[in-house]
Amino acid sequence: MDAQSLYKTYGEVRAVDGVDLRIAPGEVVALLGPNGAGKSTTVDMLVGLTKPDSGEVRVFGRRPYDAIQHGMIGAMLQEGALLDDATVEEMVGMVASLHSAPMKVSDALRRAGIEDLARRRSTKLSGGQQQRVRFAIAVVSNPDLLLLDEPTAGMDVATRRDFWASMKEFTSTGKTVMFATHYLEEAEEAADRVVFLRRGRVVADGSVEQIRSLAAGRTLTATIPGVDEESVRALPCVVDVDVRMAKATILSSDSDTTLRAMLPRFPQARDIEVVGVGLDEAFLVLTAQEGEES
Ligand SMILES: Nc1ncnc2c1ncn2[C@@H]1O[C@H](COP(=O)(O)OP(=O)(O)OP(=O)(O)O)[C@@H](O)[C@H]1O
Repeated sequence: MDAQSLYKTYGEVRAVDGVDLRIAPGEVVALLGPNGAGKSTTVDMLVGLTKPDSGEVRVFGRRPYDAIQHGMIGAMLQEGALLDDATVEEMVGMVASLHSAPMKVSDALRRAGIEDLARRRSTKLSGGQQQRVRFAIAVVSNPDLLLLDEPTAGMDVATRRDFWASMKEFTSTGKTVMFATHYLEEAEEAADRVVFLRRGRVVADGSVEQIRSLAAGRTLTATIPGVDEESVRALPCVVDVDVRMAKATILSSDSDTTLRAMLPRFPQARDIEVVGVGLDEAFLVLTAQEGEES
């Protein structure tokens, strides 16, 4: 899959601001980013549902619409509508009948872990069950590329685990997958490669190993009477600092090292807390690490 210079603007909002993305066959890629980063808009353009203002998408050498018609792309989009009056089996069967070499409906239901829901009408499904039906619909054409927009939204922890297990079964056959998510853990668990999107741009693109190193990133907070921002910034492994009144919030790529240096330097520090970084801070840590390496 090859996307070149994708741009999409909604009024004043640059939803996607120059995305280039090349995904090789067999790769499993997580598209990670906070709310509003442009993940859905990107996925919608990759499946041909949204027309980019400029730029081009090719999937196995074809335009997205063409690739979908040939059953090469399976997509699971946010809030994809299900037919009210149809049963799960009927809906998945209907999509299968549109394709020339689909998998058996029963196989698609098994992969999605919903064999027992085959005769259930869509209005009687929970949010997590609906997501699994969307997954069955996405895989039934037996596509080479799966594009999934926040596939585990609305699933509980156990369902999420089952979902990623069946995804592994799918990818172990050499299929290509890209999924959008808010969760670093999902990216870590299921992807070979992680593409970070922020404000419509790719700000980092790396292996899961690079992402694992992010786990070392921590936010340290402490009350330090009389402190100034510059002296905190001078501590080792500090990526970012915010000082308000006497409260310092420190983003560190190695909190143990920062803390060891902080205590002798600021013996008056109290109420010290160390927590794992959120997604936004993780971007900063990653970007800072990349800067140090180059
Ligand atoms: N149809 C639309 N009309 C107007 N603005 C839109 C539309 N679709 C998306 N946007 C805006 O474009 C930006 C990117 O949105 P997008 O849904 O692609 O982000 P996202 O990363 O998928 O976010 P989320 O994780 O919340 O789903 C946001 O600021 C959003 O408000």
